[in-house]
Amino acid sequence: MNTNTVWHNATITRAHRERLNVHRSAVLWFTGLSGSGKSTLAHAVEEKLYQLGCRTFVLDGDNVRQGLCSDLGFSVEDRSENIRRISEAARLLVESGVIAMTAFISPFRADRQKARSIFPHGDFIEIFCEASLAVCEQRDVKGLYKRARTGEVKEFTGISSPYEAPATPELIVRTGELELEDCVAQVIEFMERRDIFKRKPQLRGSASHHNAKDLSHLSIDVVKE
Ligand SMILES: Nc1ncnc2c1ncn2[C@@H]1O[C@H](COP(=O)(O)OS(=O)(=O)O)[C@@H](OP(=O)(O)O)[C@H]1O
Ligand SMILES: Nc1ncnc2c1ncn2[C@@H]1O[C@H](COP(=O)(O)OP(=O)(O)O)[C@@H](O)[C@H]1O
Repeated sequence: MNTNTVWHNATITRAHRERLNVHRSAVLWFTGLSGSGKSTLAHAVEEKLYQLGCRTFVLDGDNVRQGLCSDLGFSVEDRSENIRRISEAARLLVESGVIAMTAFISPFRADRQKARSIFPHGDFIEIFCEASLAVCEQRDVKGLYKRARTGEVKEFTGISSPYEAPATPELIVRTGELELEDCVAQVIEFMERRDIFKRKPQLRGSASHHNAKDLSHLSIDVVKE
């Protein structure tokens, strides 16, 4: 731990950046088993938020483990450190005025609680992607469950390493049963209720016919105060 440092207070703060944006910043912390739909949902929510004129960034498990956390494995200690680093990265994003989304299994309650504790009250929104082990294993998006069952992949969440479901998350999304678009709507609705959007941005053009993969035609009128 470095004790010979002094915190520098910036003149431009999160509040300034939030005023410039049309929304508050916060972190949407998606948690759930491998294959439960964290990445799919986070990116789909991001597309929707982009259409609404929000500034966003998704920190995704596999990507972060190829860079920031490439030295970490899947022991209890390494997962803990993984979540600590990600929560710090998300904190910087939130400070920058962005709506941050994290898509990590984050299997341990204590680690998620620690992550929550570094954010101001109300800014950490824990979203449980609820899908049963049977559904996730049936999906087996990356073929890892099969390899975990044979013992080739060790300490695999849900098979040979525990997943502690959140007791009181801000939101439970039944990603194992519902259609993706219904899950996205649930998250967006929750954010609106939490006043993360202070007003509805006005969209020019035919947003209702918007193709989620081609965002180039969207023109956004942002009404600033
Ligand atoms: N042993 C073991 N257990 C769980 N997951 C494993 C393991 N080995 C590799 N993978 C792949 O790594 C992804 C999970 O990484 P995370 O950083 O989200 O895990 S954790 O939060 O630190 O527990 C996870 O991605 P997702 O399927 O997107 O969750 C897997 O693809
Ligand atoms: N409601 C839903 N929400 C998210 N993903 C879903 C949903 N319904 C089906 N899926 C599918 O489940 C899989 C989830 O994979 P992924 O997003 O990689 O999960 P995770 O990031 O939790 O490992 C994808 O193939 C996705 O298309």
